[in-house]
Amino acid sequence: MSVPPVDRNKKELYVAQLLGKAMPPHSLGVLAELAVKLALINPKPLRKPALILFAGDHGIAEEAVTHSPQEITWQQCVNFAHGGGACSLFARCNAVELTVVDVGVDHVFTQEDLVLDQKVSFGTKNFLKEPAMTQAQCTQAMEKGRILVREKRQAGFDVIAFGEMGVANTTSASALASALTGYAPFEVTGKGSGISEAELLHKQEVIEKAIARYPTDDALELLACLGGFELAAIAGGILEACELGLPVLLDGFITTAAALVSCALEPNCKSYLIPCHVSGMHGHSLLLHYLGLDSPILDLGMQLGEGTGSLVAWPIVALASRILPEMTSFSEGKVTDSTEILSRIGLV
Ligand SMILES: O=C(O)c1ccc[n+]([C@@H]2O[C@H](COP(=O)([O-])O)[C@@H](O)[C@H]2O)c1
Ligand SMILES: Cc1cc2nc[nH]c2cc1C
Repeated sequence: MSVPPVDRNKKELYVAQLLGKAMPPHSLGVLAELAVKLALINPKPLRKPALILFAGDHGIAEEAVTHSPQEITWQQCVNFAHGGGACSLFARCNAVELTVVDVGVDHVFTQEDLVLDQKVSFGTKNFLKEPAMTQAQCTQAMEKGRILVREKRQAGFDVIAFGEMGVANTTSASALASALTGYAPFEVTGKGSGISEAELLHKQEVIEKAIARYPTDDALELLACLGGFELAAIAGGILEACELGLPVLLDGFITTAAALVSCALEPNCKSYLIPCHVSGMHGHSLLLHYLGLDSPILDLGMQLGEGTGSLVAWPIVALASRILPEMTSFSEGKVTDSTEILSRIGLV
């Protein structure tokens, strides 16, 4: 299957419908753009969001690119699944279903941990020395993402958000993003969960050296060589969601790096991606721009990942999806159509 293009011919119709609503023209700003984008994907109001949070560990952590001890990955998975994380709180507050999924964590979870077992391996290899995953493992992780999205769709979810948890995954995401886009490592590498300026230079050097090991522009190869299991699962999940015609709530830096892979394979994915926020992580706005997603909904300086940017933006997305189907027009509301007056004086 491939990702169907949205029907661009309908755009004019939706813009006209918006102008006909009982309000001054262009008075909803980015919300109006969002309403039209969502209607092109699905003209019905969005009602049932699912957040799938994929977790994995990263061999590149041994190159001193992060201060976070690796065990935080599994510990946070358990915390999230038990309702204790920012993602858990925001999901609960905004009535979003949260599923925490192990695709590549270096830990054996128990049933009581409430983490869904979709493990492909116990973490990636150090990609400075060897490819992070085999191509077969990468395909398997992508398939795990696809299957979960299919299940959510069958359960009636009509919008999908992806979250991630993985110590050192900002190094993988930056390496992947740099290799896929051609942006230099320093342009798309930030401090992640916290390192000094000197350590950032070291992180950028590690990424530069690693990228040079894998001279290919094949997106799947780059994902296997530089990515992570959670990145691969998200890339696969995005492809599946778009193939099924579901809008995707795009979160921060790491999920956007995964989306670069999906969009390289299927450029039509871009029409289904809703850029929920611009992360405080250096380089995120550049990646959004590369994908043509220049109007992220929120800019709150958040850089947590976990899908938290999507969770905060969801109520706004839900609202936007209801404007076209539910607001009355001037005539339905028996309100004098001011656009006619404004168009006479050339203001519309
Ligand atoms: O999504 C983002 O924009 C984002 C930016 C910086 C850090 N993170 C989170 O930080 C973790 C990785 O940080 P690090 O420094 O260990 O690479 C990982 O679990 C991500 O969810 C996420
Ligand atoms: C504590 C902690 C929480 C996180 N949530 C997402 N990434 C994270 C990284 C760390 C280190």
